[in-house]
Amino acid sequence: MIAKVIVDVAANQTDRVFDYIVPDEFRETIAPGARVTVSFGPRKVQGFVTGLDEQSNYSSKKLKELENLIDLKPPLTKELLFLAEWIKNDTLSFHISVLKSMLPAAMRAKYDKKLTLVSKEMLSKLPETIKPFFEDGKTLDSWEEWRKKAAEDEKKDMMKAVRQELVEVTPLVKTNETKKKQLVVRSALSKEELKAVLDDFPSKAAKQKALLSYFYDNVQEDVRVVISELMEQAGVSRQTVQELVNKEYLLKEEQVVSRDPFEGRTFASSSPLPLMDEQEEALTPVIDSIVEERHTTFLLRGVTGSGKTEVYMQAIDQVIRKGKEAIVLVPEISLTPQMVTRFKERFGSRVAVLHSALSKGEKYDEWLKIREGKVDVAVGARSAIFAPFENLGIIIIDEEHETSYKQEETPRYHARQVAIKRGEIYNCPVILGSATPSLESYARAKKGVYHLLTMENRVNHVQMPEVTLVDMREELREGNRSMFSRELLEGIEARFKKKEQTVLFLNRRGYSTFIMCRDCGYVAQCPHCDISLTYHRYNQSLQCHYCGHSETIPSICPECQSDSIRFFGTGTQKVEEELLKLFPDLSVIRMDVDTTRKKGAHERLLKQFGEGKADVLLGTQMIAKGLDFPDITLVGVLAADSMLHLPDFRSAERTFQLLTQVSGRAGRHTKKGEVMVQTYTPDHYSIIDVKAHDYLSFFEKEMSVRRQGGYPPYYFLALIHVSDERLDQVISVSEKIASFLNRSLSKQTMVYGPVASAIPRIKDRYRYQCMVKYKVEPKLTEALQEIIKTYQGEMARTGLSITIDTNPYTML
Ligand SMILES: Nc1ncnc2c1ncn2[C@@H]1O[C@H](COP(=O)(O)OP(=O)(O)OP(=O)(O)O)[C@@H](O)[C@H]1O
Ligand SMILES: [Zn+2]
Ligand SMILES: [Zn+2]
Repeated sequence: MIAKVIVDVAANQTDRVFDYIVPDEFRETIAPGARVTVSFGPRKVQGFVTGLDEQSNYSSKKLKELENLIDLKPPLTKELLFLAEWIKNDTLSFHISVLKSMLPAAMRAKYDKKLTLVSKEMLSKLPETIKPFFEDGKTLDSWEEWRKKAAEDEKKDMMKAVRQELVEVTPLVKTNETKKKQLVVRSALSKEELKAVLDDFPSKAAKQKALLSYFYDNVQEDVRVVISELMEQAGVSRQTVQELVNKEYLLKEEQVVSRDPFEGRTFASSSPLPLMDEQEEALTPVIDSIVEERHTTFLLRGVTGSGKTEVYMQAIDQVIRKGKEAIVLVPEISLTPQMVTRFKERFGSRVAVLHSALSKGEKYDEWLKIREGKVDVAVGARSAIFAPFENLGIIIIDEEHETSYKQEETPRYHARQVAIKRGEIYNCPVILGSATPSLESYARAKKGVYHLLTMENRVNHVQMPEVTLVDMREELREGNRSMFSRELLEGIEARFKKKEQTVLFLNRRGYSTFIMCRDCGYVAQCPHCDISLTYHRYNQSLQCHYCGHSETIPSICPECQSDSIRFFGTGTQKVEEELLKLFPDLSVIRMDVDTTRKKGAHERLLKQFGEGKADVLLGTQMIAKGLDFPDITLVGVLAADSMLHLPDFRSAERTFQLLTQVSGRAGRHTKKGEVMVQTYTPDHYSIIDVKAHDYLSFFEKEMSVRRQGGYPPYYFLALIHVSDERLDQVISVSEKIASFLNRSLSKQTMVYGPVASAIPRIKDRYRYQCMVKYKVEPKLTEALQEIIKTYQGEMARTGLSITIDTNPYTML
């Protein structure tokens, strides 16, 4: 029997299957999708079995046996193997990188090394420092473990010995530790015995006595208590606990911790709500496609608060009743406890949650529940699209416009594309939901490629909040130099008096990347591209990220001659300070990367705000979505334009989407909501249309901008990044690539660049890029593969790196 194996060596030459003989031992258990260890050249590496065959095309003399079978039950299903191949081709990735990205990180190979002396005779040649490790035929079984404890000179000498070939290195595949353990104690005595002991316990050992009586009063027989919790509750030290363990009154044990973060929490069960008419109309065609087992991609555009989640849940209900499974993708940032709880309340324990706040082990545990068929619903961020279900009945992508669904490292897949592929494979529907669909998706829905579903009204006809645009140039003219307009301050004060709540949103993205005049709102633009110029700190210039145009930074505004032209920037901390200066009694909860770093902090802060413990919630992107609290009646956006001037053709779209999301937090229940958007460009269509809650108007205008500029969805893009420590090399390679593409691709296809990337140097590596813009380009894949082939040798030998993104979302 022959196993076809994709080995874990990410290089062009190895990006194909290799044949290995399956030893008799594994014949019964080996299956496609399982991981194996094989020897590959001089090394031992991991690999994935993608197929089995009776014979090989190679002579069996040359074939090696595979070393070990890691998985007795393959973690990857047949369907995922098929999907991996599709993604590999679609994104021009190495097969192995796709396969690895489908598994939870805990299962990804970690390599360790074993060190052995080449021969006994070499011992005398070793430096004294490392001799002891190899005496009497000893070996170093884990290089990684050893390194942690070794002294610097020992490490140095070891490396020297390796280089001198006195010591031989064998790579090892390290099995991952996935079980977390904690220490617990239980009473060794029955209650009666305990009582007896307590009665004549020496009173000078007061702490031990206190701990024993705590046990007597609070802990039932045979109940185990986590030591750290016990210390806190009984108010004793670890030493006291240990003393009782030593006296054998308490027994100490190790216990495996179950990592389900919601374990032990009970969820009130919720039942399906009677639907609003629009919800009903949206759900019906979805149910039809579930019942008829037909793949359709639905685009559900529903305004904020229209009850999209309820529609998702009722569709999932139907899927479960058919004995099938569901995947729900939500952006990492809105994977809040509020969101998860809604699903847990509806579907109980049959929900697995995959998100990045979990430890590797916790993620693995959740993944395993899916693989073992213990759950029907997987809720998670991008990578949950690979949930190893085998009978999928629906895939839902909430907030489908979010760019976090695109992975920005290899394999550069977009979860939306993968979802649709899986939907095709399983003949099941895919729902893309959003209040502000991506331009690409809405254009497809209009063309009939996706089935469009629309919900224009909020549940129970709650009104959309009233949006006011505040012109900050006007404020400045009237002498207000602070970051708050007078209107916004009045708004906050009024809410404070009425005991209602305010959300203040500060967009951190895009700060300091562009130059703006504080007097007239002028932003430096490229004369050729209608895109703001990017501030390049290293040489104090303004550059166009698309065509390479460059100019010096103006010291006075070319529009109004004011000298208030500068980079734009401020932080949440500064806002908080300013706010408290104005309203010392105001209580503010600040949510940003600094205040939410600790595990659980995000949840705790939101909970406090939800319980009305603060007047103002101040934050960045992370408060833009998912909040559903009844007392929020004012949403203030401090600087709506900050993202508008990013060097990215999607910046208007992102601005509109973000402002709409933030606005959607106001007045979702009975109290009426108001939104104040502070802006320096109140007449930009992306801001005007937020005021009017008019997605369709925005869509039309943005489409015509894209048509004129030749951007998606009218054109496809491919981005080629070249980087190296040697600038001349980067320039010469990227020029060769550009001219090669110009020669190989059809006349209608445009090749831009090379230009320096917006961040032209990262970690001492220079970065250049070329962009391909095309409508139909049958030769593209071949040409891009040719580029990789041409440079693979150089990339392996030198620090040159070339990455290709066939569907770029970040232009930096
Ligand atoms: N049919 C219904 N009857 C009563 N209440 C409903 C119904 N559907 C949804 N709701 C409630 O309306 C509120 C808003 O719904 P939901 O959060 O699902 O909206 P959404 O469209 O997902 O909003 P957003 O895009 O802003 O997140 C929730 O509190 C939800 O429980
Ligand atoms: Zn100006
Ligand atoms: Zn330009």
